Amino acid sequence: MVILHEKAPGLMNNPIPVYTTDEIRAIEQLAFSMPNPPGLMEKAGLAAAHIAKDNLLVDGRNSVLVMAGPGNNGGDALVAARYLHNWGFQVTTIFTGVAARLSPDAKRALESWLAAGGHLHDEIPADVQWHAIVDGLFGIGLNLAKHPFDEKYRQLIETINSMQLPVLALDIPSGLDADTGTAPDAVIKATITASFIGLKPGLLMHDGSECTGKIIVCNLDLDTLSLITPRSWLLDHNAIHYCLPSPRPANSHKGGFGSVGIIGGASGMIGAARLAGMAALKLGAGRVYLGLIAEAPLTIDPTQPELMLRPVDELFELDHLTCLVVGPGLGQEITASLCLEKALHTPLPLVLDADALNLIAAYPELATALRSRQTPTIMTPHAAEAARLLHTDPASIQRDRFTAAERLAKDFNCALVLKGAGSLCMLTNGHRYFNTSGNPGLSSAGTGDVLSGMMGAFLAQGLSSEQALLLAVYLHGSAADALLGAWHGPIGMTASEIIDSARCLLNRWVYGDEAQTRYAHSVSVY
Ligand SMILES: NC(=O)C1=CN([C@@H]2O[C@H](COP(=O)(O)OP(=O)(O)OC[C@H]3O[C@@H](n4cnc5c(N)ncnc54)[C@H](OP(=O)(O)O)[C@@H]3O)[C@@H](O)[C@H]2O)[C@@H](O)CC1
Ligand SMILES: Nc1ncnc2c1ncn2[C@@H]1O[C@H](COP(=O)(O)OP(=O)(O)O)[C@@H](O)[C@H]1O
Ligand SMILES: [K+]
Repeated sequence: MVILHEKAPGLMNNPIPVYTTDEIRAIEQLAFSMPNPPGLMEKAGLAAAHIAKDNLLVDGRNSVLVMAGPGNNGGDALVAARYLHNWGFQVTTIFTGVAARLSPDAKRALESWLAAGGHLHDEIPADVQWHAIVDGLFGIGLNLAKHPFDEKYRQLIETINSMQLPVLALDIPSGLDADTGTAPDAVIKATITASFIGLKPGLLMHDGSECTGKIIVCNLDLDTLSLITPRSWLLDHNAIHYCLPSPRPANSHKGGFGSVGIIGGASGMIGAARLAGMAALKLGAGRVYLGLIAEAPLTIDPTQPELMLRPVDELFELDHLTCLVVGPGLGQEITASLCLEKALHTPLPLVLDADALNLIAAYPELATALRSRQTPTIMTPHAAEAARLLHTDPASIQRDRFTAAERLAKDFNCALVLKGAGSLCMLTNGHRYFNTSGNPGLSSAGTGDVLSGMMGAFLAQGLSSEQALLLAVYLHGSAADALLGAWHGPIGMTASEIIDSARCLLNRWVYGDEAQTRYAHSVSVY
């Protein structure tokens, strides 16, 4: 996913806000109540026309099919059609609405289109070829719960997709829900999405990741940050800047980088704890202890001897642990739940993953212990674990990941990442971050264990739970993206490879080009 900003210099190097439909509507109201209200539809249509001209209608491609729907998204399309027509392109416009029911802005757009010499068609003409399509059927006003698509819209969308032409979606690909990213029926597969005013959550998660193409944010000259305080942000390189650990002082020792305890590794699942341990080690923890549930644990890990393997009870006797990661390969036997209970009662920051979450879902007393913790906890559920915690099914979680993440954070008094394509991070202050990194190479066993180990490493190095959460989620996905870039995936990418790739990236991010020279002694004799 590539996200570009048009004319938004103020946002560079700062986190990029993401707005729900309600927030976009609130911004719109505030803009309309300004002394000289900006003509937002005119600006949206003009921005869209520029994007079509500069990206799709190039190299002699000069004809465009514009789809204008029944609402203001259709109004934007009619404005874009007018500009493209005035600039000399051949424009065919399909209008699916009823003129008498248009908003005043959209009505004006329609009249201006007709006054400029444009025509309106009811259906896509059969005998014409185009070079590109502008999709202005539906934007944030699509309401499939209220009225599902009738056959006309389903067929229009399927026809557009089957034409194999580049498509510019206005605001959001038609058929996609702007808040949840779900597309329960037909949905436009866009090449570019011009997202007006700001990013929408639905563009960034669930089906959204499949159908937006490149996203270009057009802020329509609005300084949105001065109008409302956003609660949602894009998790990209801008956002993790303040989460990076500082360069290490030359005069450092392992005690300065914390000690992670990892509790998991029941019989048959030792690998999960081991992966979390290796991730904690290679992302910079000073010491890593594995407290294994398995009855006859190994005493040493021959391929990673730096990991200190202990029977799980001994882990609780260590007095210098900085944080605990509970869950990788934990299982759900009685020893596992007793260990989890002990962990929940320690004053250490916790990362809870996998079976730790399943146990909390199953035993109300563990959930109560979690809710009453005074030190930070991070949870890392995927949709199925989230469903168990909220006593629902994974499909319901996926239908509204946003609400699910919010409920989990509130119900369990935790920061969390709801994992999956477009991972969603919830902080305890109510702020949400939409991850932009990662790819299907991560869909293999063990990558979640690596993520929890990375969080442990960052907590151990002194980052706050929020910083550890955001940095780990973004870095984990970026590590997979770097592997993909080198053809080590997406097919066959392994969790162990993510660890090494993440280590490489983290060092580059923290040190830039300076790592090799920073600690070199420069002594000369004069
Ligand atoms: N907000 C702003 O500041 C700005 C907004 N702008 C633009 O406006 C867009 C939002 O416009 P919008 O509110 O008119 O909604 P829109 O997406 O056109 O759809 C509503 C229409 O679709 C209909 N409809 C819905 N579901 C349907 C279904 N399943 N099947 C059939 N019909 C269905 C619905 O009918 P109703 O539910 O009213 O019966 C109504 O007629 C926004 O995305 C952006 O592009 C820009 O101009 C810049 C400033
Ligand atoms: N298609 C995908 N795109 C981006 N990230 C993904 C995708 N599939 C999986 N992931 C990420 O991979 C990790 C998988 O975690 P999890 O399901 O707990 O795996 P495991 O339990 O096998 O370790 C999560 O961080 C998730 O967000
Ligand atoms: K659209």
